[in-house]
Amino acid sequence: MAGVIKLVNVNMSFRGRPVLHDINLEIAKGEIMVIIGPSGSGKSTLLRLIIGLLKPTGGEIWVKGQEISRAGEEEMNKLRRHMGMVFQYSALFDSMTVGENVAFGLRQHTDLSEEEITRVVRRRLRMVGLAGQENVMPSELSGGMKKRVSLARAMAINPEIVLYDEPTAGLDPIMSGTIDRMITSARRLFGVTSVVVTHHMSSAFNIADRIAMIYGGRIVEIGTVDEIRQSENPIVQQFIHGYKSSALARRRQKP
Ligand SMILES: Nc1ncnc2c1ncn2[C@@H]1O[C@H](COP(=O)(O)OP(=O)(O)OP(=O)(O)O)[C@@H](O)[C@H]1O
Repeated sequence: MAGVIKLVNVNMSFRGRPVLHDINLEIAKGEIMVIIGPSGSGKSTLLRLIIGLLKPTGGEIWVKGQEISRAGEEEMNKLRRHMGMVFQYSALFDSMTVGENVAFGLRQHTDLSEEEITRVVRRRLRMVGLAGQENVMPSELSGGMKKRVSLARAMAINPEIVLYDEPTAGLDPIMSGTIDRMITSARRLFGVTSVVVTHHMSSAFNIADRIAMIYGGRIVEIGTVDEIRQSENPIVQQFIHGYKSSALARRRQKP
């Protein structure tokens, strides 16, 4: 089956400064695609392009069979009914309670009754370990708790596609494990397609079907967990181990 998300020769520049170059990427329905790469390599930009918050300077972006790089707001809003995004810095509405934040997409995109909304919100908050926190304001929460509210909000509309920008950053290992399991169970139970940007290699290896590494705005490697682990690309090895292994250094010294 054709990919539910497909990027064809995508380029992105900000004020003439190129950030992404010739990105070609196809993500199948139900796939968990993890994006890794150093800070500033263009990972968040890629997610923002897929959800249509940014328009590419070149190329095509297909989501659920629709080319979105030239789509209008109305078409994008229809598509976003099927997409959730967990932003890097949570991006909660500070003037709304936790419950109102989680209910936001349901009020915008569905005609559920208030009673049903209350039920979904309660269930989603329980899922992220924040049962009963409906009436708390975001300013009263820690960074990790805000992240979990953001996750509950993204999941509330039962999206077909969820984009996660560093969902486990700032969380303790137990909560990180919970989030990882939520991502995999959303796929197992509902066939959700996920694109996950992460700096946590253990999390990437746990959840990914495939991993794409972005470096300097290009995809320098893409493959299954095993393929990435065994990649001979020194940039990949250096990144996943966090240091230049002496073996690679020796190999490079050979004539
Ligand atoms: N709206 C914008 N306007 C101008 N430059 C931007 C904008 N958004 C991102 N950039 C630049 O694009 C580059 C890539 O940024 P991006 O946030 O995509 O990287 P990243 O890989 O997600 O980094 P990190 O891991 O630190 O979150 C950076 O140099 C950044 O300064």
